[in-house]
Amino acid sequence: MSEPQVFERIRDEIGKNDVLLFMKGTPVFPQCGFSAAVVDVLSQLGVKFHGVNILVDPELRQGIKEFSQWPTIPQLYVKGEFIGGCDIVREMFETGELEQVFKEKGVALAEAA
Ligand SMILES: N[C@@H](CCC(=O)N[C@@H](CS)C(=O)NCC(=O)O)C(=O)O
Ligand code: FES
Repeated sequence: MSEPQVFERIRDEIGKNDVLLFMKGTPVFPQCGFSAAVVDVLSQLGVKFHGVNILVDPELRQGIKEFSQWPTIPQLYVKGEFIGGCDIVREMFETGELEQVFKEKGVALAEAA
């Protein structure tokens, strides 16, 4: 069976962006609390990221769930690796594990104030 065409677009986005968030709304105007929470974590860490608004693209909204084999939005990718959704990201942030992932993968963080 051939894979969905949308997978090609997803791979392209993941390849182009070291830190990529599939989300509802945009980083400046998230349209769901779960997406907003991940934006908040990334902002607190001072990580530059690209947001993809799945609300304006039903094919992508469905396709990303199949691609990641993860049923919900948001979905965070770092250097091509699927990290998780809101609960996982928040928990990893609290334990310091998320910062570690960024450091190991060579993603720049803002200096702590
Ligand atoms: N527990 C989830 C919360 C995210 C969630 O439940 N997302 C729902 C509501 S925004 C979702 O994506 N539903 C499918 C859809 O809207 O396409 C997480 O850790 O990310
Ligand atoms: S849009 Fe309703 S919970 Fe995310």
